[in-house]
Amino acid sequence: MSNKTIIKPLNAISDKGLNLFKEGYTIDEQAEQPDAVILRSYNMHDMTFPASLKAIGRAGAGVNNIPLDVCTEKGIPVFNTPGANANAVKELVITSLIAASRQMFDGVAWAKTLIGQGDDIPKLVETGKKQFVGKEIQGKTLGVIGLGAIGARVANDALELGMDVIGYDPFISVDMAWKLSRSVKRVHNIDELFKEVDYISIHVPLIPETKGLLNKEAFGKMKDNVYILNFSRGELVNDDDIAMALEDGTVGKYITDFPNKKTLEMTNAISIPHLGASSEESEENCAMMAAEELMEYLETGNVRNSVNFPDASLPYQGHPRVTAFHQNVPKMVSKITAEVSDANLNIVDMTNRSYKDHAYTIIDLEGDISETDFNALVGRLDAIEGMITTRVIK
Ligand SMILES: NC(=O)c1ccc[n+]([C@@H]2O[C@H](COP(=O)([O-])OP(=O)(O)OC[C@H]3O[C@@H](n4cnc5c(N)ncnc54)[C@H](O)[C@@H]3O)[C@@H](O)[C@H]2O)c1
Ligand SMILES: O=C(O)[C@H](O)COP(=O)(O)O
Repeated sequence: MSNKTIIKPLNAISDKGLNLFKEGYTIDEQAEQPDAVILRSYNMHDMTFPASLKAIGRAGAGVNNIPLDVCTEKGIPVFNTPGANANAVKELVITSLIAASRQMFDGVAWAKTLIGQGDDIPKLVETGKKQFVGKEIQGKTLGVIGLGAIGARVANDALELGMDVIGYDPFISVDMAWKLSRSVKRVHNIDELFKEVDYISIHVPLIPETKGLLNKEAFGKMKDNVYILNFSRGELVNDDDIAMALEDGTVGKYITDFPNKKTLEMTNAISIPHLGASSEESEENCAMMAAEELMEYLETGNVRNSVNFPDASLPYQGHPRVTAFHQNVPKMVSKITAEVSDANLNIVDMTNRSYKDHAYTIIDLEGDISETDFNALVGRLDAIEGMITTRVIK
């Protein structure tokens, strides 16, 4: 039996990423016991997790398709690829903002209806085009909700196009705050954004706190005929409420990257088939970053860009290594180090990082350690109350 590390893609993943898995790895779409999976929007909520699964790589940003609680309970880190598809999404948001404002989507669809009108088409175009008079975005105000990798780029570029921009993000990272143009007016109350803007673009993750953020109450605070762009997740917008707001003109247009049976039937909704991250460059960037994160974790135990584990790394210098994912409770580190010393092993280096209720410890050990001694150590560590998973890397 081969002892290669098995990577199972759950979606079509760019070869640029898959080709990074070289010696020691097998890519197998049919694998029943993979060591790791790599995916895009595949829904893992209904999936039974194989006992072999050690890590999950999301080649993209949103992780609402992955049951994070289950992964954390099982000690499986979920990696995503922050910023790797942000430019692709930003370009489509800006394109859609202008195209919707200039009534391009409706105009192009109407032009298709002229098929069969032969030589009359040019004349019909000239008489019919008055239905599609749009508005320029220059001088208008855009509200950006969520100033992360995508939102900050949208905000900065909209300024360059001559818009005024109002941004709202109570949890903005220091990194993004540096990247955001100082000309973006930041508000601390979302209602201030609602009442001022002509266009809204939402760029927040779908989590319980943001589900239905744009609803009847929010639409009631906005200017009439506001245009709403949703390239984040369908459930951020209440479908029934926006259908009504589109009917009564509170919302002028709803541009969504997440069509469903309701949005497809809404008047003045423009449904894009989830193309935000679908550029060659973005697919390659995401696949390569996810592959690198997975390989680093599988080969060294180091954690980079996980959404449920703390970032933690020790330079890997070939020492026998043991990693432990455990509850973030007092005395855990002392219990772990006590077990190591009781096993007569010497620590060369170690790190311990925490994230919310959990923590991750990496310990490098001195010398050649026999299989038996390692098994004994792992047995001791697994027996500590609050320990979730341990791994040996050598
Ligand atoms: N359409 C697509 O193909 C596509 C592609 C990439 C990402 N996305 C979606 O876009 C989302 C954002 O992606 P990103 O790369 O910018 O992520 P990000 O993590 O860089 O940014 C998200 C931002 O939202 C902010 N935020 C969180 N809760 C908030 C709240 N209640 N109010 C205001 N701001 C809040 C965070 O502080 C953060 O700055 C993803 O979670 C994903 O769902 C869609
Ligand atoms: O969250 C994301 O990164 C996007 O929604 C992209 O999803 P996709 O990889 O399925 O295109």
